Amino acid sequence: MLLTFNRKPYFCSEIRLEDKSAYILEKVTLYKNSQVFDVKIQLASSKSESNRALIINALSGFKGDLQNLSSARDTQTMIRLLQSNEPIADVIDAGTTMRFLTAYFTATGQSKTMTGTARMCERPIGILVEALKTIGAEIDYLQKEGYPPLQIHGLSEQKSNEVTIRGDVSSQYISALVMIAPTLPQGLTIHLTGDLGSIPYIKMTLAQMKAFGVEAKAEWDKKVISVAPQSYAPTAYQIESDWSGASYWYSIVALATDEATKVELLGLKENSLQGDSAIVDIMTQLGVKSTFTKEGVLLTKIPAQASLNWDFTNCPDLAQTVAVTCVAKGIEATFTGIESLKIKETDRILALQNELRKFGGSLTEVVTNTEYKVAGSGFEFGSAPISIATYDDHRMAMAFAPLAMLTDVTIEEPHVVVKSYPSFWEDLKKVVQIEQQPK
Ligand SMILES: O=C(O)C1=C[C@@H](OP(=O)(O)O)[C@@H](O)[C@H](O)C1
Ligand SMILES: C=C(OP(=O)(O)O)C(=O)O
Repeated sequence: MLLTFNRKPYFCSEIRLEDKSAYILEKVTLYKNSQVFDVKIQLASSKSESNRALIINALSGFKGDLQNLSSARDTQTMIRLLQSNEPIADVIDAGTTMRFLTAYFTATGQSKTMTGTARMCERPIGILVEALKTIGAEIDYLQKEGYPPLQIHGLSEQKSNEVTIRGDVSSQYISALVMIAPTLPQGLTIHLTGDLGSIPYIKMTLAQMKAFGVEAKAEWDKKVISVAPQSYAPTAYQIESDWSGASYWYSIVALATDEATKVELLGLKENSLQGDSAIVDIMTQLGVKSTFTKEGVLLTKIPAQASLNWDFTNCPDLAQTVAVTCVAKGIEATFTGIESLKIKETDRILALQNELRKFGGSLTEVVTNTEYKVAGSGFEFGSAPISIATYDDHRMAMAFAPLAMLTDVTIEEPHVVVKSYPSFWEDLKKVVQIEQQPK
């Protein structure tokens, strides 16, 4: 079977350009596989590492050599917009692309209109914009205060070398600022306030800056990051495979019914810059053993624990995978640190609540904005395929696909995976029979 894609125009804010890279694939049905399998998957490359490497390389004069860049739409959009002389930069639905480019265009003195999908225009950016204005940027909100679309007029003169910024909404604002910091005439000291979320993503940014010859001083106890004026040195940089994408394969192994199931994920490292490598520890509790090999990591089955307690503050993108795995295995779980899920590609908490319910699961807020209980009976999967809605969110599609280890499952709007893992369905065909259907 060949999966084919048709072009789909997006309809969003008036100043969006037509999206030429989005496609329709109405729905796919995945047929239950309870057979044993032993496969190797060449995992997609990390869009987070790719998007940082692209910004840093641009700030070093586009002279580095970036290897294994992601084919994710978020990264392809970053490449397109860094090369474009057009006055409108349409990021589609890519959060890092929106936040990193807002800082980059400001620091490099470019006049740009920043826009994206209707959902992107609901994702807050005011915290970053206000910090950039403190430094001396001129940026206007074109529709709603604090949200895209934005008009960037650039930075004529640096007015301050210190900013204070909240660390509890999105780490992407901090990564965006810290990457432009060495290029500012006076450098920059960033004071972080509130609880800090997604810290591994900031550490990833600092590590990639270091690879391009820039030193930043991070004092985590004082919540201060300082960067002196410095030049990025062009370098050869190899991007690792994507640990967030790996999580779906961990879930597949956790849910596989044959104990001899094996999956080797190629291109992953034990000492990763990616915080989502926490999936190794989480899945040890949910029934998957990780053995690092020369080429990546080998996943095999082990007994699972009866319950799980996990704080997702540092790895929010894993929450959907883990919720589905727990419900399908009948493992009771307590989740904390998932508040930021409400402002991602969709309100992921609401989306999870709606879709988990379809197979007897629940995600219940037990302490307001703090603690959630995940429960499910392990589900007696019936004969009719369950149909999962995906809410324009790649992670909804990929997190529910592993249910095919237990039942037939239909995933609606499966093209959403192009955001981070375009070859997901092709890769999945190695372990599951997939049928493409019109709506
Ligand atoms: O910097 C990055 O590459 C990312 C940071 C995280 O966002 P938040 O910092 O908003 O949690 C994560 O959810 C996103 O997928 C990628
Ligand atoms: C939240 C995500 O991405 P972004 O914020 O970059 O759109 C994601 O990939 O899960």
